[in-house]
Amino acid sequence: GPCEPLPPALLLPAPGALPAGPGGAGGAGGAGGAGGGSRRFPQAIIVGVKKGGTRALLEFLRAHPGVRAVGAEPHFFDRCYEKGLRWYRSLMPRTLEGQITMEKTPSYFVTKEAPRRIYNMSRDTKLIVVVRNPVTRAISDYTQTLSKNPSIPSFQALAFKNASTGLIDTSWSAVRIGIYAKHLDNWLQYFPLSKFLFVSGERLVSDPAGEMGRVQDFLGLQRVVTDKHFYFNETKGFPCLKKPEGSKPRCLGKSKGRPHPRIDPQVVQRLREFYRPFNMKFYQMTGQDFGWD
Ligand SMILES: Nc1ncnc2c1ncn2[C@@H]1O[C@H](COP(=O)(O)OS(=O)(=O)O)[C@@H](OP(=O)(O)O)[C@H]1O
Repeated sequence: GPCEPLPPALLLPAPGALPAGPGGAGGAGGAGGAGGGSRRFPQAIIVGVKKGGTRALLEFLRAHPGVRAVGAEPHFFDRCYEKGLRWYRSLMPRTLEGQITMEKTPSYFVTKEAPRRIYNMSRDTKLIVVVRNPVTRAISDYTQTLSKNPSIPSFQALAFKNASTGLIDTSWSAVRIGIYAKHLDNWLQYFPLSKFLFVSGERLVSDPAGEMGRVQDFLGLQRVVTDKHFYFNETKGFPCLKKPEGSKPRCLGKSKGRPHPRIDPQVVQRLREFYRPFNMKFYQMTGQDFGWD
């Protein structure tokens, strides 16, 4: 379940001072255990966005020997913050000197307290945001909800506050999450733009090696994950990782790349218009044109 208690071994007195003050790298967790290395706070976090392609990015990064990542989403900076930083660190895999610790929790991007909390852990944290056309993202988000509960209202019933005037319901999370400029504003109260990398969710599909090149550069990693690591799986309709000699290649699971229901083109058009000014603002803020309009 969420926010599991610490395993008994980690409830023993802390081995190092904790947490480090602003800017601190954080103490190395525990003496070396089996397998060596120590548990450290992540130096880089994939903070968003939900349905952007965050799982694909993390799995692609895990193909890099310089990266160790938590498999599950820790949800520390939104849901489990009361557990404390020691709990958070205990979730991290052990790393050797020079390796990067990472996690991904897409809801951080829309959590008001997350920037301050991450800043308090370390102001040097690198922040990665995978962004995707907010209209497609909203439909993807809705598709996920629908897959868990087939009796929910239609997409358009949820998207509009008033269908005849075309007034969009911005309190619906599937809509709200896509107002990237607004959420980014909140992060920029704590972190400068230089701490961010914005990954195009679209290019992560159409050119995974190219986008991974940018990500590795940002993380100060050698460009180890290249086009040789990917192949396009026609059945899946997505790029997948080739596996080392002999073992099977790895595509993401069935919950990634779900077919989307057909949405009335007029509804899609209205949503596109709704997002346009926010997208323009986001392009301006990031200095990147994601080509959604
Ligand atoms: N290589 C590869 N394989 C499969 N899927 C891929 C890949 N790259 C990006 N995507 C897109 O990732 C979308 C899911 O995004 P997330 O992993 O961020 O979703 S989640 O927020 O963690 O639930 C998922 O959205 P849907 O297509 O709507 O299911 C995919 O479009």
